Amino acid sequence: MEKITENLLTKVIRKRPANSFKGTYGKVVLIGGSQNFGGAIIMASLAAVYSGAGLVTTITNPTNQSSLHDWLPEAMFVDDNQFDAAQSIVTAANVIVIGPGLGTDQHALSLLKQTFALAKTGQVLVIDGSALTLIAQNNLALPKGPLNVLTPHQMEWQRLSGIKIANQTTQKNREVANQLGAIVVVKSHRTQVYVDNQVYENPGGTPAQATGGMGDTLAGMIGGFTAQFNNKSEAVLAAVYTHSAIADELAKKQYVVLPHQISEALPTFMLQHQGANQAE
Ligand SMILES: NC(=O)C1=CN([C@@H]2O[C@H](COP(=O)(O)OP(=O)(O)OC[C@H]3O[C@@H](n4cnc5c(N)ncnc54)[C@H](O)[C@@H]3O)[C@@H](O)[C@H]2O)[C@@H](O)CC1
Ligand SMILES: Nc1ncnc2c1ncn2[C@@H]1O[C@H](COP(=O)(O)OP(=O)(O)O)[C@@H](O)[C@H]1O
Ligand SMILES: [Mg+2]
Repeated sequence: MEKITENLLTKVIRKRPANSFKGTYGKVVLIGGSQNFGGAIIMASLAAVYSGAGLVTTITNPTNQSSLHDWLPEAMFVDDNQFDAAQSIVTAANVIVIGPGLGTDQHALSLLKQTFALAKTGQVLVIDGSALTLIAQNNLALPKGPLNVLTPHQMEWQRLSGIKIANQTTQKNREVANQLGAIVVVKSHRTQVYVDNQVYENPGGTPAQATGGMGDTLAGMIGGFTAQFNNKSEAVLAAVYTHSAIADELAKKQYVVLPHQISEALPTFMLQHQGANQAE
């Protein structure tokens, strides 16, 4: 098993070319946030915008609209009861993130099924939180077209893979990840990423991160990174590394690190770790 190293960051995070605009940096659509879990999709959206996605649209329960815009005026909003009208936005996205705070009721299941039906080749589909639980509960197949990136914590991975947490060995996890044909980020205090038949361990992370919303933030960051950077596997690995590297830095001075603080630290961290523009 290889470790993700800091060297990867300058390879993935590139200096922005002068001749660019928001369209250069990708469109991300995030779907989630029921009436009770609005914070989850707000945190994910914050992470997508702060990691540099060009255009971000959040499809969520309408009760979350004003909080979303208080936190993040950069995000566009779509009422998740009007999903039909938003189909063209989902189809035009480079990356779709579904699941943070989505919940597991019938409406959530319907949003997930509709998203799976729309997701297509060329898109990245990041599947997190409640969406993973819904897939397990309803035995849903992953869509065939997009690059699927699953971000389960150990219990979500147990539900999805059938492998009990105590038995989640590298070998067993890899077998299921291969069967699913997806990139799988199995989150724990030492997160592992299953990608291209390889397993990478994230060297960082701190118990200061053990607070609700930390995974929602990672899902949004993976959305932002895969929207901007060409090599999608490396973009996922770099997002995982960056998430905990920022937390480790903040934890030197804080007992607990809040998810939104990771997002707020992203622009500075990414500038410090950017590599040269490919053309330079
Ligand atoms: N502010 C918000 O709106 C928040 C909403 N959230 C959303 O709430 C929904 C349910 O997600 P939850 O994860 O809370 O609930 P789940 O029921 O999916 O998972 C929590 C259960 O998994 C167990 N578990 C075992 N190993 C674990 C590990 N390594 N990491 C985490 N849990 C582990 C826990 O003990 C617990 O029993 C998701 O959609 C999530 O996005 C959460 O992110 C919390 C914050
Ligand atoms: N003790 C810990 N050490 C390192 N990382 C941790 C620790 N506890 C939690 N994390 C990280 O925090 C995130 C938690 O994700 P998740 O459980 O999905 O949170 P939520 O759904 O509440 O947003 C993961 O990225 C996990 O690796
Ligand atoms: Mg989660």
